Amino acid sequence: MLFTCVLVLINISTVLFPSLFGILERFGITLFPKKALDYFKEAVDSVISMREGESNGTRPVDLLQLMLQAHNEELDKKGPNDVVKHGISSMEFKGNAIILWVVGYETTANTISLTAYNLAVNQEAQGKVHAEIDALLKKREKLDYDAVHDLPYLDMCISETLRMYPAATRFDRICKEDTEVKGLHIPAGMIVSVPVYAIHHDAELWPEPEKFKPERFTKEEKESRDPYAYLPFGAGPRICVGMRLAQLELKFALAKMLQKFRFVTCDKTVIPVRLQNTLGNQIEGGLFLKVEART
Ligand code: HEM
Repeated sequence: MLFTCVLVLINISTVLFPSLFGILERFGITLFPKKALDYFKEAVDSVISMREGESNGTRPVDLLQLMLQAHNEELDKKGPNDVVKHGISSMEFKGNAIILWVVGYETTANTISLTAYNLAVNQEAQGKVHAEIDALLKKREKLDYDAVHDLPYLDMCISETLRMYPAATRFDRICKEDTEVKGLHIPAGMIVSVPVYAIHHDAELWPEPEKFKPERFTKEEKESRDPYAYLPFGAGPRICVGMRLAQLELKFALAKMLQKFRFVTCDKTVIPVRLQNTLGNQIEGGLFLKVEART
């Protein structure tokens, strides 16, 4: 109990005073469970050793490979006053590999599950997606990269799911200089938290916010809304770098499944679905649905 209180205090303190991060790091204290961090570190190290064992011609050209190519060993030995202008250190590319894995995997996987849930509970909407996929497959032979961009109703269902269950319920910014916003003074250095979940469930912006209504995302509806009313991927220069990849993965995975199957609820489906009290879209107790083959 005491340990938990200390952790909570450390956590709050680092939000209020971000520079504490560096001090804690020097004492070997981390805010993330050590066991989980060690697991990710080991996994990334073993993929890197596998890559290093492969000959140049067989190495895939992916993000990890690009980061490995940008590795500059001089940076690993650099002292605080040395200036090294090019490349990234091994700490930087390993850290980035872990971050991309952590933020890119569960966000997308949970959004796929939650869209399937919304479609199972809203069979009319699922019928429209099925009709859209069937019509597309009459025009094109298969659901390839170009084809999935031609599924506007599925896209609307995914957007509505990300409104109801954003994968990041909040994101922060640090105010760089004293600012005035609608009469509110924000001093330089203050952390400003953007409450995405609350904005997405504000009944003034989104009437009947708890209802799944993909029609909120028609072209006309989108154009008539304040762009900051919908922030599933954040906004501005630090908007999610994986947004396009995530949107493609979401559409591909769902279109491929919906081409052959129908999602339906079963005895174990909890309606309404409950999210864990975290910053993400983790589902309390898991999500259970039945899958029926389409005839
Ligand atoms: C449904 C899927 C996803 C959602 C909803 C999501 C959402 C977000 C949000 C809200 C942010 C904060 C943006 C801001 O502060 O303005 C963010 C940042 C980020 N996301 Fe995603 N994300 C998803 C998938 C991915 C994927 C697939 C990757 C990479 C493979 C990724 C990589 C990142 C990174 C690296 C950042 C930090 C960007 C920065 O600070 O410059 N995300 N994401």
